[in-house]
Amino acid sequence: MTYYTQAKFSTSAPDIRHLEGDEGIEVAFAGRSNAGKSSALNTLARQKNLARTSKTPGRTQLINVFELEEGRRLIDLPGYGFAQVPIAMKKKWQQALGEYLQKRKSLKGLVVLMDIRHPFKDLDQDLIYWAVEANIPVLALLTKSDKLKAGKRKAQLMMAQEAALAFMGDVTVQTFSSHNRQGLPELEQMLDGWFHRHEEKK
Ligand SMILES: Nc1nc2c(ncn2[C@@H]2O[C@H](COP(=O)(O)OP(=O)(O)OP(=O)(O)O)[C@@H](O)[C@H]2O)c(=O)[nH]1
Ligand SMILES: [Mg+2]
Repeated sequence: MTYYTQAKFSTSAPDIRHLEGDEGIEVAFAGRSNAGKSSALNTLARQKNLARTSKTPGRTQLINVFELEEGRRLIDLPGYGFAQVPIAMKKKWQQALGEYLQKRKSLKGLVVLMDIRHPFKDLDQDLIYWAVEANIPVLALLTKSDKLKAGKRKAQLMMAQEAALAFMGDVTVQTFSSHNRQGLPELEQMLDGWFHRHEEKK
């Protein structure tokens, strides 16, 4: 049992503009389609089907809100960069995402999930720059770390940590696997900080 196991599905919003209740603290999970956002949320919550995962990229179309307790939320954002999405829709989504980062007062942390084999694609970088500009701390999570052997994993982490310096902001890089839970304690530690859980913990 951890704080995050109590996550419960709350609502789905069709658009960031339709998210209600800008009170308390929320942390959003963002990343390219198929990066492992929904899987990471399920791993964090120790629930198999809290967020729906899929082998088909673009599965999460809605913004799903999970409540930890009143005024504490985790947000599963739809993935970006999915090739089959029409360009007009992509533009609309990017604009909405930018607005969300700028205007959402309760957003206190952004987890940007990227496949460890392909970190910091253009859209990931755009997102991180926006977050830094909006003074929102970022955890860049290099997902599917189980796909690489230890040596290669470490090399990718170091390369990504080096690359993250270019954002000149509060950007931390960590590796993570939903398959073997590598990096889960570090993810929880970062979230605990964002949710102001330093004192209450353990
Ligand atoms: N090997 C491995 N595969 C993973 C891991 N996490 C997710 N996957 C796989 O990656 C695929 C996509 O995972 P999702 O969690 O649905 O990805 P998502 O980012 O939510 O995707 P969208 O909702 O489409 O944006 C699924 O087939 C998962 O089983 C991981 O840690 N290791
Ligand atoms: Mg998803």
